[in-house]
Amino acid sequence: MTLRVAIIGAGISGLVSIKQCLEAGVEPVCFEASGHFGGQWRYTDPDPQTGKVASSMYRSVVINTCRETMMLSDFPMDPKLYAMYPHNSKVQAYFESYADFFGLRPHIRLNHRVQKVHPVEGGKWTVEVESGGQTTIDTYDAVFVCTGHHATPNMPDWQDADKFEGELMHSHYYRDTNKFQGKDVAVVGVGNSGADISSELSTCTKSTHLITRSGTWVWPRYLLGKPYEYLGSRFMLYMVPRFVALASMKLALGNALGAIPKELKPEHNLLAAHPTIRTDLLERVRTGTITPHRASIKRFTKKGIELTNGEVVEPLDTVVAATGYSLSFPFLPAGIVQPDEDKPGKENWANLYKLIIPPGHPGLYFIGLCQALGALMPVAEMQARWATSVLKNEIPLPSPEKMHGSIAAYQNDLKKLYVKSPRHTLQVEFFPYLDLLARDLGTQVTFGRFLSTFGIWQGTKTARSAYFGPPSAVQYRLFGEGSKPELAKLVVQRLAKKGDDEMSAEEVAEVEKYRAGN
Ligand SMILES: NC(=O)C1=CN([C@@H]2O[C@H](COP(=O)(O)OP(=O)(O)OC[C@H]3O[C@@H](n4cnc5c(N)ncnc54)[C@H](OP(=O)(O)O)[C@@H]3O)[C@@H](O)[C@H]2O)C=CC1
Repeated sequence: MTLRVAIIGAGISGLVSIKQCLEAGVEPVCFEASGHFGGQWRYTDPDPQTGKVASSMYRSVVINTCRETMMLSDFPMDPKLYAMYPHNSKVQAYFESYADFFGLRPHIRLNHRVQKVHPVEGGKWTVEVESGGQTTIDTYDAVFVCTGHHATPNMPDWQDADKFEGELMHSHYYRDTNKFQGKDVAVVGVGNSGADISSELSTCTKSTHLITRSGTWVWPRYLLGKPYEYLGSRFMLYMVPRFVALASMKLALGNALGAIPKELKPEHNLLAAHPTIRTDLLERVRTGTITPHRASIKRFTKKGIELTNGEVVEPLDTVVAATGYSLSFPFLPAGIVQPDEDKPGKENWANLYKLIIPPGHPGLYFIGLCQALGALMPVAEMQARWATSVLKNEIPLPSPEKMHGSIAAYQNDLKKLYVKSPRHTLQVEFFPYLDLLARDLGTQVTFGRFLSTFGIWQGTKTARSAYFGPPSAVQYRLFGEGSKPELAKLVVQRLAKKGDDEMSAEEVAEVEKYRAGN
């Protein structure tokens, strides 16, 4: 009997899950609460009545992971259609063409909100769904949770916030600069939201203040003439000692951007915190259009804020809390993802084996619940490949005890590698994490496989491209289960050549070969 999977959410994690289910001969039913697919990447204006917004996307967002790193493994982004760092509307356009190419739309039920998910006997799950005022309940062999972790704003409980006469808003609700022209604004937090929003506001406000308690390393999108991701090649990662790689990156950053202003200068090492990518942030500070402050908010005043370093920032019309997001799975029984969710400081830890499976709850999978150094899309795609293989018993799982051990080891590593913060509880590095899953799937990259698959000349050429070229998920279509070796070889070689070459006619023909059903 065909296995049936309920997929919750039709963002990119949901889309890749539908595709993987179809390829694995599993029947997917994808529920999407909003009237559109694309998840966070689909820009929406606020609801005129409620002011609610479906995604955190502001109008100007340009993705901060390059085309080569964000594209899915068997659907190359054509440089003729997509800039190296595409605008959010183009990212959404890519998702739509992916959905059309692989025939995913018929499997998505829009305006269907999952209310409850419950385990039942035999390892199955019931899913209660509301749509148009009607509630239906159905049973599935498995559930893929694809709702991500950037939907529930983390709004700190600041002292005297209620006394502030201006507006306090979370970056989740920020759309564009319109209502901020000529105003005095403070942005709190210097993650990618804070960096983007403060930089663009500073072009039109009377004053823009940027408040940060930890500072940050700032990356430009291009470094040494190439997208910064090229520094994350297999060669740099696996063949250059980490301290040498970090020192060269710092040197390259220093040469490109100069010294970081003292208010933003972090105490942590490069890559010990999620990177902030914004080419003009430091320039906005150096030209005086952003005033940085190294402090936390002590309390709000009627007219502004008092900081922990004694500064008082007044007057302010608006404070934008670009303070990130919290995990939330209101449709799941408590304790599945976060057994210690009531304990302070445990908020964002997810007890998931390989960041996918909650031990002791067979049939439940989380796709895209991670924070990738690199792009999330291919990571979610690999998780979906791995999860469907587990579902079909092609990958054996360890006992729940062993899974708990593996989760503890991963979380201990995170504590050693990253600054202790709710921001760094789901962190993965692109190649190491994808290689981990690829080893289970049998799709890992090894030098011997290049030679045995493509022969000495093409094998060596492709291996060189894979090791020195940009990080790209297309490498996981070179060998093993689900491989598309001719397509993958052409793409890997093209990306390593220049990065902005057009797709060759051969490449286009190879893609067409894989159109769903052909
Ligand atoms: N162009 C793009 O592609 C964009 C991508 N994104 C992505 O979206 C995700 C979310 O990013 P973002 O919204 O920036 O959230 P992040 O969690 O990455 O950053 C939150 C920031 O808020 C600070 N902060 C949190 N709590 C407090 C507090 N109580 N007081 C003061 N400061 C606080 C953090 O500081 P500290 O470090 O000290 O904890 C940090 O600087 C990330 O994956 C990001 O990469 C976001 C925007 C644009």
